[in-house]
Amino acid sequence: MTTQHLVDQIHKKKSFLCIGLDVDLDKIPKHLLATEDPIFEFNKAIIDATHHLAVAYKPNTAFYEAYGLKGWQSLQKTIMYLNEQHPNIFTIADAKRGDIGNTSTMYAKAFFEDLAFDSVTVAPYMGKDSVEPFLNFKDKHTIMLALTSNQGAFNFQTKTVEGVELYKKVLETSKTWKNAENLMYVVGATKAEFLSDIRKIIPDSFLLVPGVGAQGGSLQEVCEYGMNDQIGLLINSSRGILYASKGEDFAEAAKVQAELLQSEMMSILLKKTGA
Ligand SMILES: O=c1ccn([C@@H]2O[C@H](COP(=O)(O)O)[C@@H](O)[C@H]2O)c(=O)[nH]1
Repeated sequence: MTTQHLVDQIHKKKSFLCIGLDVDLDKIPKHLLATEDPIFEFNKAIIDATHHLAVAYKPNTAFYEAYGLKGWQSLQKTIMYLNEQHPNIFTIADAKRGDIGNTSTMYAKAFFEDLAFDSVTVAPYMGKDSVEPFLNFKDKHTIMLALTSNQGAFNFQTKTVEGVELYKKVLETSKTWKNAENLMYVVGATKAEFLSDIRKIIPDSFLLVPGVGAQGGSLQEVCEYGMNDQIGLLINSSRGILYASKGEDFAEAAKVQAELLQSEMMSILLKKTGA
């Protein structure tokens, strides 16, 4: 999917909501455990109930890898379902990959060609040659960790290296890489106070922003400091939507939570664009 297509979807749906599909078998309703593929059945019900409210879905691959081959098959069925039923929805494999060049090329093929995701998250720690193989894929997006939502972000990302905070160096340097127009960045909602500085370095890039809901980040603050002319934000919520109810009404309860976020987004968009 092109960036323009994503922007068009945001305006059409009046939403920049990304729903995280982090399926934990200990948290899903018990009646689903009797089905052939509980993870897929859960995802399908969530997608069916919320697809009109979201522009993106983000399965975190850890939640599938943890269940071995069966989990990977559930991931494959989920992405196929999204691509076939909802081709206008942006898909993110939250896999946080990155390795030496030839290995990164294989990761990129796995997520962009075999699974046909629109984007994948990568870690910047191994540098340019570990990220560029992902950037070679046309109309695919590489979402690089910049300033993460967790407390550990302060261990390295905000430390000063050669006079600049490391996360700023990551942003500045990555802008010079080949096909850098295919880059997006992860910035945690819990780090909203850093967004003005981040926007000075990457005014036009899309940001994937996890950390609202369960981690306590504020949607209003993220929008105030992080929104650009193209909106430029995908706000993720996973647990806050998926596990709103543990009962048979889980999909309806997820829809209610997604509606709350989408209606807040709609008012923010209305204020910004007047449309
Ligand atoms: O900085 C980061 C990067 C990734 N994540 C991931 O996003 C979701 C957040 O889930 P919630 O349940 O809404 O807290 C999850 O998959 C994380 O691994 C992040 O939280 N922060």
